[in-house]
Amino acid sequence: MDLVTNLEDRLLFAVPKKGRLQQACLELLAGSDIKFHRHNRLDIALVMNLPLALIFLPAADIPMYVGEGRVDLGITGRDTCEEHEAAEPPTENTGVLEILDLEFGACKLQVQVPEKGDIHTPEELVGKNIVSSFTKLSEKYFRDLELKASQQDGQANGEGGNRPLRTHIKHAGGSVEAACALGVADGIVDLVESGETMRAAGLKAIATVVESTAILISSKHPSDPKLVNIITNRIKGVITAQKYVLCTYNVERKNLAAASKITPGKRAPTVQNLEEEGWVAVSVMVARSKIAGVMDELTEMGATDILVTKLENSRTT
Ligand SMILES: Nc1ncnc2c1ncn2[C@@H]1O[C@H](COP(=O)(O)OP(=O)(O)OP(=O)(O)O)[C@@H](O)[C@H]1O
Ligand SMILES: O=P(O)(O)OC[C@H]1O[C@H](OP(=O)(O)OP(=O)(O)O)[C@H](O)[C@@H]1O
Repeated sequence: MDLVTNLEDRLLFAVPKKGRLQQACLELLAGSDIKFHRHNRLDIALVMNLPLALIFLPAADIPMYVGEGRVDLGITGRDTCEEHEAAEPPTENTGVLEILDLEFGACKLQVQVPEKGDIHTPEELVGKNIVSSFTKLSEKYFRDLELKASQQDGQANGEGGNRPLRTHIKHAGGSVEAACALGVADGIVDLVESGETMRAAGLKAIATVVESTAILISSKHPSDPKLVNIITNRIKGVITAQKYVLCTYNVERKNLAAASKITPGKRAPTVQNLEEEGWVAVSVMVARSKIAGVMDELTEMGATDILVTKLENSRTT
């Protein structure tokens, strides 16, 4: 089958081909009923039930393809989009649009220095050596600091400003945390999630350049905006379903107002009369992260038969 010819008339959707974002992406696609079969070693998969093709690409390259309008939709980290934008400033027709925060893959791009060293602020790194995989964002970050430093020097000397000191930004493709110990860098700009890698390397964070999560992005002029909308709504539905559970319980009608305070729902609880006089059944969405406390409170105020059900999918406002 000639896959490339088959891409015509299909919306192209880039997803990470490996790495930390991939599994959650595949789960989102499955939850959104986007059905595909990926042939071994092939980075293109035709979707069987929608005019859509998935393109599996490195997360860091996705903003480039989407930004240039070669691919219509993509999932990647906000960090990679900002790095791309720092390299290729968006124009009227190029650059990516963030359409949805997917609420996974949270991490921070941080300036880090040796914990036991004598540098404590990012300003002290101006003019020194920095290593990062995010060279464009690092350059932008330090150019701003250089400018501020030169203006302050100028003011102190009663002049218009000195020529800024240049911070040297060098690229490393991985294991960036090794750069200080190996004497290549005075500081690094690297991703921090749990902080374990940073601490193990004897480093500490002194500033945050970007806060990142996985995002759904689109090009400025996608080939099928209606389908972009359908996919966005499906993905939104899956995210909401992951965040909420459905809680049902029975409660005496006289306690309904108190129960509704504990479980107000997204809009309002659904209340139905029970066959037993004076009792009602309530069903309501509750944030998954709060459900244990909510069940404790409901039990305490006399609610019975409290059941919690996982949501498969949702469409809510
Ligand atoms: N602890 C983390 N370290 C790196 N990236 C993370 C982390 N947590 C979340 N991410 C997100 O995952 C994205 C992809 O990173 P990941 O390292 O998995 O990609 P990759 O394609 O395997 O790249 P590489 O081959 O350079 O490691 C990052 O850009 C970032 O948005
Ligand atoms: O805060 P943590 O939870 O420890 O995660 C952060 C680390 O993970 C990433 O590296 P990765 O494992 O992708 O390997 P790499 O150094 O080869 O990029 C990142 O570059 C940090 O080194």
